[in-house]
Amino acid sequence: MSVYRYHSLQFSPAPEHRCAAVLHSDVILPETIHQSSELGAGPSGPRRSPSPVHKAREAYVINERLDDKGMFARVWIPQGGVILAEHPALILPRDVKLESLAAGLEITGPQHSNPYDALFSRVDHKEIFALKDCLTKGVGASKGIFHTNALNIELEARGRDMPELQKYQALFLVTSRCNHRQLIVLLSCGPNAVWRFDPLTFKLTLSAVRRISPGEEITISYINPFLPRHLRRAKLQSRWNFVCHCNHCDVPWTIPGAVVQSDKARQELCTFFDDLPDWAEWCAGNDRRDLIDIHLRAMWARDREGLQGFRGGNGAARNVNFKDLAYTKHIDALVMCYGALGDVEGFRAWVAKAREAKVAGGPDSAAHVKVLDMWLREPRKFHVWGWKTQN
Ligand SMILES: C[S@@+](CC[C@H](N)C(=O)[O-])C[C@H]1O[C@@H](n2cnc3c(N)ncnc32)[C@H](O)[C@@H]1O
Repeated sequence: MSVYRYHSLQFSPAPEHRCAAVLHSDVILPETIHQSSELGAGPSGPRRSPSPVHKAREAYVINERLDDKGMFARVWIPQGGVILAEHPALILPRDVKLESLAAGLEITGPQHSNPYDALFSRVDHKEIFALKDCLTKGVGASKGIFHTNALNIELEARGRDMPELQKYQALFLVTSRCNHRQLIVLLSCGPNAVWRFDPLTFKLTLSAVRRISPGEEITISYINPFLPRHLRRAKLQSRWNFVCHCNHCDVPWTIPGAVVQSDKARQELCTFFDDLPDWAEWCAGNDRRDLIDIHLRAMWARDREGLQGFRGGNGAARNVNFKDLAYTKHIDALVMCYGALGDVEGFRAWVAKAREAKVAGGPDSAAHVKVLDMWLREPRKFHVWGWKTQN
């Protein structure tokens, strides 16, 4: 177990963004993780141009929800809009008991009877001890807090030929306040937000997968939402101690077959992008399935199941390193299809939707938006314009 070591990451320039981590020795870490403008040092920090996370800082508020805390929207958040971006406060290897590593950890400073306390004490965030602990049904015990709130992430490690991914769990102080289900509208095994972690910037981004209205609770899925209902419920109950009563789980028994139908739809969506007809084959006329109809049906199914954010396939629920949300993949595919058909009206309609999604995603997409604007003005400049009609 000596391969594990204690790592303290010092974020720059804001020292309050410290992160304690127990990492495999081959994990590739940036020496210093610079604050991006989105996570800047606040009002006294360097002047920045407005960023989506400036808006996002006002986009949510953490409020009590009965005796639980939850994250609520303060403003309209567009589909694809960034709600927040944050660095982790604590990272531990997944599937390994921290207690069994304690002897190998080089933890300096005051001694603690359990390694979770030792790591928590290095984080320097008061908020960490105020997080929910569902193991002891309260607040304050470090192991329970980690168990309740940690999210699964992957970090790159040096492999023989190329970087491999190592599995970790990470604690994020703000995103931890997201519940699995809204109190009033009862949506959640179809959540309205999805998070992704980028190991290169060491940053989690929380984005809206549907338009979120002011006052609406912002929810994320705690489990793989493609699982059938009985497994989703069992996992939520065993790890987080609650029974999910969301509208996708509490389907009235008066609707025969509804659960079977929902489970089947989720299973199909999970493998959707793996089983898709090849676009070039479709263009060449070798695959006669209607690619446009296939995407439209999947989008309807996603809306029905509330799975607009999850791509499925390898890494189904994690969305860990996926840059695009599922619904934007469909939109991009429909742009390609209508462009290949040389259908000006259909093409412009889907390019406009793609543009909306990119704009909502923030200024990183500025170059992409420029290209989309050009296609809106001059569809024939699309690189594969009319390809299908030539076959
Ligand atoms: C990551 S925390 C979420 C924030 C938490 N409500 C708080 O006060 O900090 C996870 C805990 O929130 C509660 N929770 C989240 N979603 C829930 C739901 N759909 N039904 C009941 N409890 C839920 C459970 O106690 C769960 O263990």
